[in-house]
Amino acid sequence: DYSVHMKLYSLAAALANITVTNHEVTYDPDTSWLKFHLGINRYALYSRDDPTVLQLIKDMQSMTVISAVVKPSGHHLKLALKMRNLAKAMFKPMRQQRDEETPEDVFYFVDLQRHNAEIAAFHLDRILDFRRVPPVVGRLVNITSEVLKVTQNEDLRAVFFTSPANNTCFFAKCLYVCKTEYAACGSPDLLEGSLSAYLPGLSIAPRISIPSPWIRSYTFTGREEWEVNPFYCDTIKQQYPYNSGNRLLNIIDMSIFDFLIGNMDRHHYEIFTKFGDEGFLLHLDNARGFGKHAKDEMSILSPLSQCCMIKQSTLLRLQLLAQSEFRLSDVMRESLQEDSLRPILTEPHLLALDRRLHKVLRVVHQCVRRLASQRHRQLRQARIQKQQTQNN
Ligand SMILES: Nc1ncnc2c1ncn2[C@@H]1O[C@H](COP(=O)(O)OP(=O)(O)OP(=O)(O)O)[C@@H](O)[C@H]1O
Ligand SMILES: [Mn+2]
Repeated sequence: DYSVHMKLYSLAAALANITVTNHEVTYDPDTSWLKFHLGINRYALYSRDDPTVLQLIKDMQSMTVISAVVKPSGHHLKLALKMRNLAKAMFKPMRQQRDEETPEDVFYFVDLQRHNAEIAAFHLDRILDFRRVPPVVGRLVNITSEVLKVTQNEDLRAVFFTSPANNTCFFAKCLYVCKTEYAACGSPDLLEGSLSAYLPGLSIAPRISIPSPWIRSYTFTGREEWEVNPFYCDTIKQQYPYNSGNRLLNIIDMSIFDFLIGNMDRHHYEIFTKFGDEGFLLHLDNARGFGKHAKDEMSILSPLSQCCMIKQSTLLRLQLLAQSEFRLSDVMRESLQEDSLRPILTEPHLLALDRRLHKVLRVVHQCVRRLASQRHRQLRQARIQKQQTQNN
């Protein structure tokens, strides 16, 4: 069982006689991560041409890792890596090749987490001018020298082992037992992964997690009300906090983002409490995007198609990215080229973005037609009524 496995692996780690490397810490009040934290405002995580983000990306990409800690949440092993300048980043290891697709029969909630989806989602979010995803970079991490040797954490050391092919591996998921199919292995020590810049801690910048009104059922057979009631949005529109301000429009932005990346797993969203109800929605955890390039999951767009509303700024941006000079796939390809783990997305996934963008614009167009004909009917009825009162 699990505990026996853990004991064996701890023993193996102890026998390997690992000595912890102690790196020197340099403190600098001018670091990129601190500037990133200070720049967060009620509209976005960073501003449009913020040089801080470029520096932060560089630092996450290359800076010495001084410690590694396992994040306890979820079923997947995620590591919090600390850099020499005390910046922290969440590391998600590579679990899938770029050209591997999610099999047809796999449910969205058991799908693998893709490090390249995290990277691509950050770039897409920036291109859409949302700036609601914390900066993410790809990095080849030496899991022996940069993780195993710098961790003081026994739980983390305990999941490391050497594979029959002599590669260094660790279990990325131990549900009940640590199964080798859930291991992530270096080659022999180098492993690709995504690094997402940490947000300020919850004690300085508290966040709350709110279930999405368009949450899916996390069972094999369940159906949620939004899936069966075409007037679901009318109910949501009456309810706090969706009955005023921008919140519903923000949800619709998020659904467009998720439709473009093909993410069906957005069960919750987070907001900073300091900015109140008008604050932006954080788009955290995009690792289940980009699973199937040939599938456009229209149900993800339900908030848009059922509510028939969109921010003007979002629509203008989407229309711009549908033009041939600024084609979304071209802008994305160019942007992703900057990441050291390039290519991040295969061509079919890039081209799917253009196809999906057109589908979003088509839904908007259908809404305009629907609302116009409704308005037409209302005006005609008003005219008839007026005529009748005159005749009487
Ligand atoms: N860049 C970040 N900075 C700080 N906290 C983060 C960051 N990214 C994610 N988190 C927090 O960590 C939690 C788990 O991360 P994430 O959802 O990406 O991983 P997961 O494997 O899907 O875990 P879970 O099953 O808990 O959702 C998130 O809900 C969020 O609160
Ligand atoms: Mn998650």
